[in-house]
Amino acid sequence: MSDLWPAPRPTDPVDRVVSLPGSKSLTNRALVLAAIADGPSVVRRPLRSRDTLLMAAALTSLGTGIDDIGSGDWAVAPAAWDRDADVDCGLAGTVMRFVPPVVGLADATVRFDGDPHMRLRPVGQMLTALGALGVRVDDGGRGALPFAVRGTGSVPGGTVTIDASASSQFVSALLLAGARYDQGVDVRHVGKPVPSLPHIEMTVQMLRQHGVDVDDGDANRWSVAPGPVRAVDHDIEPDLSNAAPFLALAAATGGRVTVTDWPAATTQPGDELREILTLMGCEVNLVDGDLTVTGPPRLSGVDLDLHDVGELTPAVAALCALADSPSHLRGVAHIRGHETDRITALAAELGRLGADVTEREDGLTIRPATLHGGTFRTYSDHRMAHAGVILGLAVDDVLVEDVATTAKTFPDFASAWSRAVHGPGATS
Ligand SMILES: O=C(O)C1=C[C@@H](OP(=O)(O)O)[C@@H](O)[C@H](O)C1
Ligand SMILES: C=C(OP(=O)(O)O)C(=O)O
Repeated sequence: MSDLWPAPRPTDPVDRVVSLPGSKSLTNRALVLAAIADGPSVVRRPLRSRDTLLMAAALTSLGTGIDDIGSGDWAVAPAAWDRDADVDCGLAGTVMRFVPPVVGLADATVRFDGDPHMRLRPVGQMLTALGALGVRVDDGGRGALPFAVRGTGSVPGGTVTIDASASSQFVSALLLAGARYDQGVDVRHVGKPVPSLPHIEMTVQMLRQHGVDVDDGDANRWSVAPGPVRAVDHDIEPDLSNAAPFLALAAATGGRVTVTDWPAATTQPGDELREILTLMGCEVNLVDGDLTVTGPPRLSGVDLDLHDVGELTPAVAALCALADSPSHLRGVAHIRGHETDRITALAAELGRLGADVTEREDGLTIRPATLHGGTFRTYSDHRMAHAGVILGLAVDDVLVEDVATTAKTFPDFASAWSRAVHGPGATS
């Protein structure tokens, strides 16, 4: 496949049913919790993509057993962690942030590094907090990759204050490991508001499923009592953030797309797509686990604070560029620290195809304009690729750079996308 992928453009409004791979966020939490649990367990229908395979590799390099048991499920067997290891974080925030706190429980030195851009993604505040909880971290004073965690087999834990305004994953990471620390953890956030709060709720909910006592009754404070993490099997929901381009296919073409197995209740931020697409003029119906979106003749622009659901910004911004009234996307300064600086990247790439975009510190203003074909750069960011293919639905000759970068959270996305756009017989 060429590095520049011609984005498929439908000739007629589509009518499709799509089944999506599992959630990255749920899979990587399930793996970490299974690895520190008090017995073996099964992760059913896990996502198998770059981010989750990196997580599985990190945990197995420590000594955890993770085995295929047919139908794509993983059996996870916790084991004593007593060997030194090297962990490749790739570009996975969940690996760089969730693994160091559990390595404090290992009797081993574990070195972490990742893709070149990963060295620029924020982690320093979390490493400092880990140090305050009694975990030795050597980062050469950089507050970034590469760093080493020197585990001693146990962690004192206790109360810690952290500025988690750069990433909710700092809090999730400390909570996931916290029950296994001698005093548990009491995490207090100070600073600008923590983004992506649904992802912290996801962490708290999963900890409770594992029998862990979590107090999240006060704003900006999460307290995890010390105790065992019970072994629990997990059924992984489909990745609702990765539903964004497929639902956008209906929205942008005036067609209809049904995503199967949509959970009735979920902590995944992608569930917010139902509200966002309704505001843009789509008809949205959730019936018996099937979410059906029907696109309008013309999309409306939206004024949205995406602070809680920042990972949806690239797909939403692409749809806004196809709308016939202005949009304001706000509250997402933190996505400058994602796989790329997504605000600058979206302004540059939507603009390159003719969109009228103003970049602001915490978001984008997008006004109606006539778009044209060209190269859409993706900066190794799976969700930038999603934005590119969405534009390609409505604009001739859009070439998406490195569509394979979608493998971070979606195996073989290009094939799935071609089938969704052109029908089951299509090839990428
Ligand atoms: O905990 C998680 O699984 C995630 C939390 C969010 O991170 P930020 O809080 O850094 O935005 C989200 O954007 C990311 O895709 C996944
Ligand atoms: C921000 C994201 O990923 P990560 O888990 O690497 O932070 C994302 O998937 O949009």
